[in-house]
Amino acid sequence: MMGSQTQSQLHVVDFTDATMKPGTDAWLSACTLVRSALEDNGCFVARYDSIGKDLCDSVVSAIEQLFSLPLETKRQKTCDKPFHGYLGQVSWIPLFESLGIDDPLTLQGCQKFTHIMWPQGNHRFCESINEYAKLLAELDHMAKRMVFESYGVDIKGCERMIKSSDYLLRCIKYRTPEMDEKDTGLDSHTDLTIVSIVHQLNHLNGLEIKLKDEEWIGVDASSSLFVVMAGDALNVWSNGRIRPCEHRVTMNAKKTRYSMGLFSFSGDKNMQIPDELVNEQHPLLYKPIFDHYDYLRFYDKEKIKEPYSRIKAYCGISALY
Ligand SMILES: O=C(O)CCC(=O)C(=O)O
Ligand SMILES: [Fe+2]
Repeated sequence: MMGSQTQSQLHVVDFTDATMKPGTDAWLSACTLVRSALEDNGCFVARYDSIGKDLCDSVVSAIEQLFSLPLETKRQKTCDKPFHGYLGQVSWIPLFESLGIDDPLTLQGCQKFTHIMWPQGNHRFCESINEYAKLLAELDHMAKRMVFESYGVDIKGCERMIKSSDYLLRCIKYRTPEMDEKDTGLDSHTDLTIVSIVHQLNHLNGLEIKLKDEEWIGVDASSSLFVVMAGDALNVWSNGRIRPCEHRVTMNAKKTRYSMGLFSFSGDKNMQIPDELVNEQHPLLYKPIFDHYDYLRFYDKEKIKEPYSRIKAYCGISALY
């Protein structure tokens, strides 16, 4: 639970407080907390109860149904973007399997994916996934507003970032390891996203975060706890101030584990580092214009694992001053 050993070192931001609206003291102190959490560890835990248990339960059954489809069905191409499709049957992470739903915030996006998986239709899948993704996106938007506000960056830039973002809902399954298998669900990595929100959907722990002091800690699973993580693109946007969150999954559960990730990418080819984030103490670290899909293709080609080396190799500049 909340105060347990494992999680106590992560910052927890409470979004269940209905009085926490922009401009209030509660909002301002949450902004400060979000900024230090992202600068320290690249993530925070959001307590957020808008999704509710019933919707969670419907999403769990929707996802079980999805993964029980034949492999040839799951492997179909659903989208042209890099890293948006089926991932699984990978020799070094044999427990992991995942499907991405592109544009899940619109009903059309969900319908398109549903139709490819179930040509005969699956209304319940489509509706519950769309509902779930939209609620997750509200958390994504609030978190981004808090980031902009905490740095004093013009909030119009945040509206632009949100409007021009592409969203991907990743549905993830981990089977239990067999006797001779390791418990690695997913190796240590940072996401290539702007922000990723991870939900341990069927209440099974496994997600671990690397803190700034290099210590790994587990995050407790609950229907109302979400991990908001900075991806590589937010590190670039923040001119290096926000750490991209290093995380991994250890499959310690005795049952199949399902998790969901709402990933955001900049659909605008020209994501810019705000002027407010560049000054004498923080000289420009990266080329100021970032093309997110080009970065994904770069990663696909170069496969550089270490996040800072990867970001620097893609868009780093040597000190200008
Ligand atoms: O399953 C999880 O808890 C995390 C998944 C993850 O890190 C990813 O898909 O990038
Ligand atoms: Fe990840």
